[in-house]
Amino acid sequence: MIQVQNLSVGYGRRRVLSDVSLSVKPGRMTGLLGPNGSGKTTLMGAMGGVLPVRSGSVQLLDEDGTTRDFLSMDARQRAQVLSFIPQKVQTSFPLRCSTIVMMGRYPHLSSFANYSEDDIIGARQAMERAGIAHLWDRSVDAISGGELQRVLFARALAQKTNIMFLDEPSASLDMAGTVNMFDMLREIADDGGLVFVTVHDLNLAALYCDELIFLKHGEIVGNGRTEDVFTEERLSEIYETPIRVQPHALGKVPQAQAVPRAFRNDALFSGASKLTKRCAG
Ligand SMILES: Nc1ncnc2c1ncn2[C@@H]1O[C@H](COP(=O)(O)OP(=O)(O)OP(=O)(O)O)[C@@H](O)[C@H]1O
Repeated sequence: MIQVQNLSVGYGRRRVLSDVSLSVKPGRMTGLLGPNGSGKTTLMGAMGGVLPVRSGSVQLLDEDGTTRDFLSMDARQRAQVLSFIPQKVQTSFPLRCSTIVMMGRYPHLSSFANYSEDDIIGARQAMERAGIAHLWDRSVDAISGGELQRVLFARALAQKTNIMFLDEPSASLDMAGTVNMFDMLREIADDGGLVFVTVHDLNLAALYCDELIFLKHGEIVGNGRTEDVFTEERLSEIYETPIRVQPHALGKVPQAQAVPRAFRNDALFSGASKLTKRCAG
């Protein structure tokens, strides 16, 4: 389990997160949601050790009861337990896609060792699982945005860690690509892995995530099991727009629907709670 306590993070003089505390558990898929600029990328980056924190702690509680300070681990140690798919990547060299995926094996190599046959096989399998085996020799600066997201996902799969952080991993994926990726993430969580993912698509989050954490203005405004926190009232308040919630056609999973202005009845609607009553009625 990862436990975050009183985390404060900012950029320059600007504080973005103040005293944020939360825990993310193994065997679960946890979604991090919230409006644009609410601090999701900042929180995930700070928890993943790629952004400096001002105060607070991020601890890794192992099953055997040992506690490790996540933030004081060096990058290599951290990469042995955590794979991180960032929202943005900068590639200054035209590396081959397979080279990027092989980087996932790097934290597991002993000093001065080269990649083994098993590492190469692992990278090939990861690219196959991510549906990009055909990109093995392609240069990373000559692929599409969605293909790049799959390459980064394959790198995370090749890394074979029990913890995965993903920041908007499906932003450039088509529907089939999104479902494939989230099905795989679900399997990883069902096998005991810890999956922590930021996502703007509320319905995707509700379909796949066991737990949801909502951020707004750098504070947690919702945290709990999906069925408990994914309500019309809460979503409408967080996003400051009326949102209806109904079960998915395939089952009981809640799904959100935006309400365009043309469909709002001003006489009846003047806030989230009235919308909720009207929807219920
Ligand atoms: N490098 C930076 N320097 C200064 N301010 C930043 C920087 N990166 C982000 N911010 C600010 O920090 C706040 C939180 O940004 P963050 O990217 O964490 O939000 P987010 O919830 O991930 O947003 P989005 O949903 O739009 O991706 C925003 O107000 C943003 O403008």
